[in-house]
Amino acid sequence: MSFDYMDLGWSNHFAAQIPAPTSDHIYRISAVHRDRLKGLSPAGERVLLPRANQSTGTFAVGDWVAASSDGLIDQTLDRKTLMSRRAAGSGVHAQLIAANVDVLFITSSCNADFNVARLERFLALAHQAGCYPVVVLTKADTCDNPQSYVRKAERLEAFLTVLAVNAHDSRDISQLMAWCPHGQTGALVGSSGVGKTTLTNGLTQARDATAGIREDDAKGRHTTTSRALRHMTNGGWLIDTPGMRALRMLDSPDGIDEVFADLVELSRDCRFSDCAHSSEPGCAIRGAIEAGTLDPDRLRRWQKLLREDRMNSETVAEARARDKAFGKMVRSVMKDKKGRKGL
Ligand SMILES: Nc1nc2c(ncn2[C@@H]2O[C@H](COP(=O)(O)OP(=O)(O)OP(=O)(O)O)[C@@H](O)[C@H]2O)c(=O)[nH]1
Ligand SMILES: [Zn+2]
Repeated sequence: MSFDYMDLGWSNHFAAQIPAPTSDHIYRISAVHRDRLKGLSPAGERVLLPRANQSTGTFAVGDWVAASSDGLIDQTLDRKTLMSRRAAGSGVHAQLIAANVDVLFITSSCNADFNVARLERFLALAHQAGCYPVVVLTKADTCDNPQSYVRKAERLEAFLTVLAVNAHDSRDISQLMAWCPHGQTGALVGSSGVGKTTLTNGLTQARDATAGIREDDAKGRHTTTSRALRHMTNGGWLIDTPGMRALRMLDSPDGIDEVFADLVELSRDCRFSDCAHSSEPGCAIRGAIEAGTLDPDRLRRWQKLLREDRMNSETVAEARARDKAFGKMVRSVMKDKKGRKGL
Protein backbone atom coordinates (compact mmCIF):
# COMPACT_ATOMS: atom_id res chain seq x y z
CA MET A 1 0.00 0.00 0.00
CA SER A 2 1.45 3.38 -0.85
CA PHE A 3 0.77 6.67 0.84
CA ASP A 4 1.59 10.26 0.22
CA TYR A 5 2.15 12.73 3.03
CA MET A 6 -1.47 13.93 3.08
CA ASP A 7 -2.59 10.29 3.45
CA LEU A 8 -0.29 10.00 6.45
CA GLY A 9 -1.84 12.99 8.19
CA TRP A 10 0.45 15.78 7.01
CA SER A 11 -1.28 19.16 7.24
CA ASN A 12 -0.64 22.90 7.11
CA HIS A 13 0.46 22.80 10.73
CA PHE A 14 3.49 20.68 9.72
CA ALA A 15 3.99 22.25 6.29
CA ALA A 16 4.55 25.56 8.08
CA GLN A 17 7.57 23.90 9.77
CA ILE A 18 8.90 21.87 6.80
CA PRO A 19 7.50 23.16 3.50
CA ALA A 20 8.66 20.32 1.23
CA PRO A 21 8.95 16.98 3.03
CA THR A 22 10.82 14.18 1.27
CA SER A 23 10.33 10.48 1.90
CA ASP A 24 13.92 9.88 3.05
CA HIS A 25 13.72 12.70 5.57
CA ILE A 26 10.28 13.09 7.18
CA TYR A 27 8.54 10.21 8.98
CA ARG A 28 5.48 9.63 11.09
CA ILE A 29 6.28 7.53 14.15
CA SER A 30 4.31 4.26 13.96
CA ALA A 31 5.80 2.43 16.96
CA VAL A 32 7.96 3.28 19.95
CA HIS A 33 10.12 0.55 21.47
CA ARG A 34 12.62 0.71 24.30
CA ASP A 35 15.65 1.13 22.03
CA ARG A 36 14.29 2.13 18.63
CA LEU A 37 11.33 3.57 16.80
CA LYS A 38 9.49 2.86 13.58
CA GLY A 39 8.62 5.59 11.14
CA LEU A 40 6.31 5.66 8.12
CA SER A 41 6.92 7.74 5.03
CA PRO A 42 5.68 7.41 1.45
CA ALA A 43 8.73 5.15 0.92
CA GLY A 44 7.49 2.67 3.55
CA GLU A 45 8.31 1.85 7.15
CA ARG A 46 11.82 1.96 8.58
CA VAL A 47 13.66 1.77 11.87
CA LEU A 48 14.60 5.13 13.35
CA LEU A 49 16.94 5.80 16.24
CA PRO A 50 17.16 8.63 18.72
CA ARG A 51 20.41 10.57 18.98
CA ALA A 52 22.79 9.45 21.75
CA ASN A 53 21.57 12.07 24.20
CA GLN A 54 17.87 11.24 23.73
CA SER A 55 15.67 8.37 24.84
CA THR A 56 12.85 6.84 22.81
CA GLY A 57 10.54 8.01 25.61
CA THR A 58 10.72 11.57 24.29
CA PHE A 59 8.77 10.45 21.20
CA ALA A 60 5.17 9.33 20.90
CA VAL A 61 3.32 7.32 18.30
CA GLY A 62 1.88 9.81 15.83
CA ASP A 63 4.82 12.22 16.07
CA TRP A 64 6.32 13.71 12.93
CA VAL A 65 10.12 13.66 12.88
CA ALA A 66 12.96 14.65 10.58
CA ALA A 67 15.74 12.06 10.34
CA SER A 68 19.08 11.74 8.58
CA SER A 69 19.64 9.18 5.82
CA ASP A 70 21.01 6.73 8.40
CA GLY A 71 17.78 6.98 10.40
CA LEU A 72 18.97 9.15 13.26
CA ILE A 73 16.28 11.55 14.40
CA ASP A 74 17.25 15.23 14.22
CA GLN A 75 14.00 16.98 15.06
CA THR A 76 10.48 16.43 16.33
CA LEU A 77 8.01 18.71 14.61
CA ASP A 78 5.78 20.84 16.84
CA ARG A 79 2.80 18.73 17.81
CA LYS A 80 -0.81 19.64 17.18
CA THR A 81 -1.91 17.59 20.18
CA LEU A 82 -0.17 15.46 22.80
CA MET A 83 -1.50 12.86 25.21
CA SER A 84 0.61 11.94 28.19
CA ARG A 85 -0.17 10.13 31.40
CA ARG A 86 1.30 9.23 34.71
CA ALA A 87 3.08 5.89 34.14
CA ALA A 88 1.09 2.76 35.04
CA GLY A 89 1.31 0.88 38.33
CA SER A 90 3.36 2.61 40.97
CA GLY A 91 5.20 4.57 38.27
CA VAL A 92 5.92 8.18 39.12
CA HIS A 93 6.97 9.35 35.70
CA ALA A 94 5.18 11.12 32.93
CA GLN A 95 4.86 9.04 29.80
CA LEU A 96 4.06 10.27 26.31
CA ILE A 97 1.28 8.17 24.83
CA ALA A 98 0.22 9.61 21.50
CA ALA A 99 0.85 12.71 19.45
CA ASN A 100 -1.18 14.51 16.82
CA VAL A 101 -4.44 12.73 17.64
CA ASP A 102 -7.28 14.72 16.09
CA VAL A 103 -10.24 12.82 17.52
CA LEU A 104 -10.47 11.00 20.83
CA PHE A 105 -13.22 8.37 20.89
CA ILE A 106 -14.28 8.18 24.52
CA THR A 107 -15.84 4.76 24.84
CA SER A 108 -18.32 3.62 27.45
CA SER A 109 -21.23 1.23 27.21
CA CYS A 110 -24.97 1.55 27.60
CA ASN A 111 -24.98 -0.51 30.78
CA ALA A 112 -23.30 -0.73 34.17
CA ASP A 113 -20.05 0.71 32.82
CA PHE A 114 -21.77 4.02 32.05
CA ASN A 115 -20.27 6.41 34.56
CA VAL A 116 -20.51 10.16 34.34
CA ALA A 117 -17.35 10.77 36.39
CA ARG A 118 -15.33 8.55 34.07
CA LEU A 119 -16.65 10.35 31.01
CA GLU A 120 -15.75 13.69 32.56
CA ARG A 121 -12.22 12.43 33.29
CA PHE A 122 -11.72 11.39 29.65
CA LEU A 123 -13.26 14.63 28.39
CA ALA A 124 -10.75 16.56 30.50
CA LEU A 125 -7.93 14.49 28.98
CA ALA A 126 -9.19 15.18 25.46
CA HIS A 127 -9.38 18.92 26.09
CA GLN A 128 -6.00 19.02 27.79
CA ALA A 129 -4.40 17.21 24.85
CA GLY A 130 -6.22 19.39 22.33
CA CYS A 131 -8.23 16.55 20.72
CA TYR A 132 -11.86 16.70 19.56
CA PRO A 133 -13.88 14.38 21.83
CA VAL A 134 -16.51 11.98 20.49
CA VAL A 135 -18.36 9.92 23.10
CA VAL A 136 -19.13 6.42 21.84
CA LEU A 137 -21.68 4.42 23.81
CA THR A 138 -21.36 0.75 22.85
CA LYS A 139 -23.71 -2.18 23.38
CA ALA A 140 -26.69 -0.07 22.30
CA ASP A 141 -28.12 -3.31 20.87
CA THR A 142 -28.34 -4.85 24.34
CA CYS A 143 -30.09 -1.90 25.94
CA ASP A 144 -33.80 -1.01 25.98
CA ASN A 145 -33.32 2.71 25.81
CA PRO A 146 -29.88 3.75 24.54
CA GLN A 147 -31.14 7.29 23.94
CA SER A 148 -31.48 7.83 27.69
CA TYR A 149 -27.70 7.25 27.99
CA VAL A 150 -27.05 9.51 25.02
CA ARG A 151 -29.02 12.30 26.70
CA LYS A 152 -27.14 11.84 29.98
CA ALA A 153 -23.81 12.10 28.16
CA GLU A 154 -24.93 15.06 26.06
CA ARG A 155 -25.68 16.99 29.24
CA LEU A 156 -21.98 16.92 30.19
CA GLU A 157 -20.92 19.58 27.71
CA ALA A 158 -22.54 21.92 25.23
CA PHE A 159 -22.35 20.60 21.64
CA LEU A 160 -20.81 17.28 22.72
CA THR A 161 -20.95 14.60 20.02
CA VAL A 162 -22.41 11.39 21.42
CA LEU A 163 -23.06 8.23 19.39
CA ALA A 164 -24.83 5.06 20.53
CA VAL A 165 -23.52 2.05 18.60
CA ASN A 166 -23.40 -1.69 18.28
CA ALA A 167 -19.68 -2.28 17.83
CA HIS A 168 -20.42 -5.41 15.77
CA ASP A 169 -22.52 -3.51 13.23
CA SER A 170 -20.65 -2.21 10.18
CA ARG A 171 -23.15 0.65 9.65
CA ASP A 172 -22.46 1.93 13.15
CA ILE A 173 -18.73 1.58 12.52
CA SER A 174 -19.11 3.73 9.39
CA GLN A 175 -20.94 6.34 11.41
CA LEU A 176 -18.01 6.41 13.82
CA MET A 177 -15.46 6.56 11.03
CA ALA A 178 -17.11 9.66 9.59
CA TRP A 179 -15.72 11.56 12.59
CA CYS A 180 -12.17 10.60 11.66
CA PRO A 181 -11.95 10.96 7.88
CA HIS A 182 -9.04 10.39 5.50
CA GLY A 183 -5.72 11.69 6.84
CA GLN A 184 -7.09 12.32 10.33
CA THR A 185 -5.92 10.44 13.40
CA GLY A 186 -8.10 8.97 16.13
CA ALA A 187 -7.60 7.03 19.34
CA LEU A 188 -9.90 5.08 21.64
CA VAL A 189 -10.04 5.30 25.41
CA GLY A 190 -12.35 3.53 27.81
CA SER A 191 -12.49 0.91 30.53
CA SER A 192 -11.77 -2.72 30.01
CA GLY A 193 -14.55 -4.64 28.30
CA VAL A 194 -16.47 -1.71 26.81
CA GLY A 195 -15.63 -2.77 23.25
CA LYS A 196 -12.41 -0.99 22.24
CA THR A 197 -10.95 -4.12 20.61
CA THR A 198 -14.22 -4.80 18.80
CA LEU A 199 -14.37 -1.20 17.54
CA THR A 200 -10.69 -1.27 16.51
CA ASN A 201 -11.29 -4.47 14.56
CA GLY A 202 -14.26 -2.88 12.82
CA LEU A 203 -12.45 0.35 12.04
CA THR A 204 -9.31 -1.31 10.71
CA GLN A 205 -10.84 -4.54 9.39
CA ALA A 206 -8.12 -6.40 11.23
CA ARG A 207 -8.96 -9.94 12.21
CA ASP A 208 -7.75 -9.21 15.70
CA ALA A 209 -6.50 -5.81 16.72
CA THR A 210 -4.15 -7.31 19.26
CA ALA A 211 -2.46 -9.56 16.68
CA GLY A 212 0.95 -8.18 15.93
CA ILE A 213 2.78 -8.00 12.66
CA ARG A 214 5.45 -10.63 12.14
CA GLU A 215 8.82 -9.30 11.27
CA ASP A 216 12.46 -10.24 11.43
CA ASP A 217 14.49 -8.77 14.21
CA ALA A 218 18.14 -7.80 13.82
CA LYS A 219 19.28 -11.39 14.39
CA GLY A 220 16.90 -12.78 11.78
CA ARG A 221 14.47 -14.21 14.35
CA HIS A 222 10.76 -13.78 13.85
CA THR A 223 9.31 -11.51 16.43
CA THR A 224 5.79 -10.28 16.82
CA THR A 225 5.40 -6.62 17.48
CA SER A 226 2.17 -4.76 17.56
CA ARG A 227 1.93 -1.81 15.29
CA ALA A 228 0.58 1.15 17.15
CA LEU A 229 -0.46 3.35 14.21
CA ARG A 230 -3.15 1.48 12.34
CA HIS A 231 -4.78 2.34 9.06
CA MET A 232 -8.56 2.62 9.08
CA THR A 233 -10.56 1.43 6.09
CA ASN A 234 -11.65 5.00 5.25
CA GLY A 235 -8.08 6.29 5.14
CA GLY A 236 -8.04 7.61 8.70
CA TRP A 237 -5.52 6.42 11.29
CA LEU A 238 -6.04 4.86 14.67
CA ILE A 239 -3.44 4.98 17.39
CA ASP A 240 -3.68 1.86 19.49
CA THR A 241 -1.01 1.54 22.16
CA PRO A 242 -1.31 -0.29 25.47
CA GLY A 243 -0.68 3.09 27.14
CA MET A 244 -3.95 4.45 25.75
CA ARG A 245 -5.82 1.87 27.77
CA ALA A 246 -4.77 3.04 31.18
CA LEU A 247 -4.68 6.80 31.12
CA ARG A 248 -4.31 8.57 34.43
CA MET A 249 -4.76 12.28 34.86
CA LEU A 250 -1.58 14.34 34.72
CA ASP A 251 -1.07 18.08 34.53
CA SER A 252 -4.59 18.58 33.25
CA PRO A 253 -6.04 21.53 35.21
CA ASP A 254 -6.99 23.38 32.01
CA GLY A 255 -8.72 20.33 30.56
CA ILE A 256 -10.66 19.87 33.81
CA ASP A 257 -11.65 23.53 33.82
CA GLU A 258 -12.97 23.18 30.30
CA VAL A 259 -15.23 20.26 31.26
CA PHE A 260 -16.44 22.10 34.36
CA ALA A 261 -16.56 25.54 32.74
CA ASP A 262 -19.95 26.26 34.37
CA LEU A 263 -18.49 25.75 37.86
CA VAL A 264 -15.37 27.76 37.06
CA GLU A 265 -17.63 30.59 35.88
CA LEU A 266 -19.83 30.37 38.96
CA SER A 267 -16.88 30.32 41.35
CA ARG A 268 -15.83 33.75 40.05
CA ASP A 269 -18.79 35.09 42.00
CA CYS A 270 -17.61 33.57 45.30
CA ARG A 271 -16.69 36.25 47.83
CA PHE A 272 -13.21 34.78 48.41
CA SER A 273 -10.99 34.10 45.42
CA ASP A 274 -9.59 30.97 47.13
CA CYS A 275 -13.05 29.74 48.18
CA ALA A 276 -13.10 25.97 48.81
CA HIS A 277 -16.89 25.95 48.33
CA SER A 278 -17.42 24.17 51.65
CA SER A 279 -18.70 26.55 54.30
CA GLU A 280 -17.34 29.97 53.33
CA PRO A 281 -19.78 32.87 53.45
CA GLY A 282 -20.77 34.30 50.08
CA CYS A 283 -19.98 31.07 48.18
CA ALA A 284 -21.75 31.24 44.81
CA ILE A 285 -21.45 27.49 44.27
CA ARG A 286 -23.07 26.64 47.61
CA GLY A 287 -25.69 29.23 46.75
CA ALA A 288 -26.47 27.48 43.47
CA ILE A 289 -26.71 24.11 45.21
CA GLU A 290 -29.10 25.56 47.81
CA ALA A 291 -31.16 27.19 45.06
CA GLY A 292 -31.40 23.77 43.37
CA THR A 293 -29.71 24.94 40.14
CA LEU A 294 -26.53 22.91 40.64
CA ASP A 295 -26.20 19.19 41.31
CA PRO A 296 -23.97 18.76 44.41
CA ASP A 297 -22.55 15.56 42.84
CA ARG A 298 -21.10 17.62 40.02
CA LEU A 299 -19.21 19.78 42.52
CA ARG A 300 -17.89 16.62 44.22
CA ARG A 301 -16.75 15.16 40.89
CA TRP A 302 -14.99 18.41 39.92
CA GLN A 303 -13.14 18.58 43.22
CA LYS A 304 -12.21 14.88 43.11
CA LEU A 305 -10.78 15.18 39.60
CA LEU A 306 -8.78 18.29 40.53
CA ARG A 307 -7.42 16.47 43.61
CA GLU A 308 -6.47 13.41 41.58
CA ASP A 309 -4.76 15.54 38.94
CA ARG A 310 -2.90 17.56 41.57
CA MET A 311 -1.71 14.44 43.41
CA ASN A 312 -0.43 12.74 40.24
CA SER A 313 1.23 15.91 39.02
CA GLU A 314 2.94 16.53 42.35
CA THR A 315 4.21 12.95 42.56
CA VAL A 316 5.63 13.20 39.05
CA ALA A 317 7.15 16.64 39.72
CA GLU A 318 8.80 15.38 42.92
CA ALA A 319 10.20 12.36 41.08
CA ARG A 320 11.56 14.65 38.36
CA ALA A 321 13.29 16.78 40.99
CA ARG A 322 14.68 13.65 42.68
CA ASP A 323 15.93 12.31 39.32
CA LYS A 324 17.63 15.61 38.65
CA ALA A 325 19.34 15.55 42.05
CA PHE A 326 20.31 11.91 41.52
CA GLY A 327 21.71 12.63 38.06
CA LYS A 328 23.75 15.48 39.48
CA MET A 329 25.08 13.22 42.21
CA VAL A 330 26.04 10.50 39.68
CA ARG A 331 27.78 13.02 37.45
CA SER A 332 29.76 14.44 40.36
CA VAL A 333 30.79 10.91 41.51
CA MET A 334 31.87 10.04 37.95
CA LYS A 335 33.84 13.25 37.69
CA ASP A 336 35.46 12.49 41.01
CA LYS A 337 36.37 8.95 39.85
CA LYS A 338 37.80 10.22 36.58
CA GLY A 339 39.77 12.80 38.52
CA ARG A 340 41.23 10.11 40.78
CA LYS A 341 42.13 7.91 37.82
CA GLY A 342 43.82 10.91 36.29
CA LEU A 343 41.56 10.71 33.21
N1 LIG B 1 -23.68 -6.88 21.85
C1 LIG B 1 -22.58 -6.14 21.84
N2 LIG B 1 -21.43 -6.66 22.33
C2 LIG B 1 -20.34 -5.89 22.33
C3 LIG B 1 -20.33 -4.57 21.83
N3 LIG B 1 -19.09 -4.05 21.98
C4 LIG B 1 -18.34 -5.01 22.53
N4 LIG B 1 -19.08 -6.13 22.75
C5 LIG B 1 -18.62 -7.39 23.38
O1 LIG B 1 -18.08 -7.05 24.66
C6 LIG B 1 -16.96 -7.87 24.95
C7 LIG B 1 -15.76 -7.00 25.28
O2 LIG B 1 -15.38 -6.26 24.12
P1 LIG B 1 -13.87 -5.87 23.79
O3 LIG B 1 -13.88 -5.25 22.45
O4 LIG B 1 -12.97 -7.03 24.01
O5 LIG B 1 -13.60 -4.79 24.92
P2 LIG B 1 -12.26 -3.95 25.20
O6 LIG B 1 -12.71 -2.59 25.56
O7 LIG B 1 -11.31 -4.09 24.09
O8 LIG B 1 -11.70 -4.65 26.48
P3 LIG B 1 -10.15 -4.69 26.99
O9 LIG B 1 -9.37 -5.42 25.93
O10 LIG B 1 -10.25 -5.46 28.28
O11 LIG B 1 -9.74 -3.27 27.19
C8 LIG B 1 -16.75 -8.75 23.74
O12 LIG B 1 -17.37 -10.00 24.01
C9 LIG B 1 -17.49 -8.02 22.63
O13 LIG B 1 -17.96 -8.90 21.62
C10 LIG B 1 -21.59 -4.05 21.32
O14 LIG B 1 -21.70 -2.88 20.88
N5 LIG B 1 -22.66 -4.88 21.35
ZN1 LIG C 1 -17.27 29.17 46.70
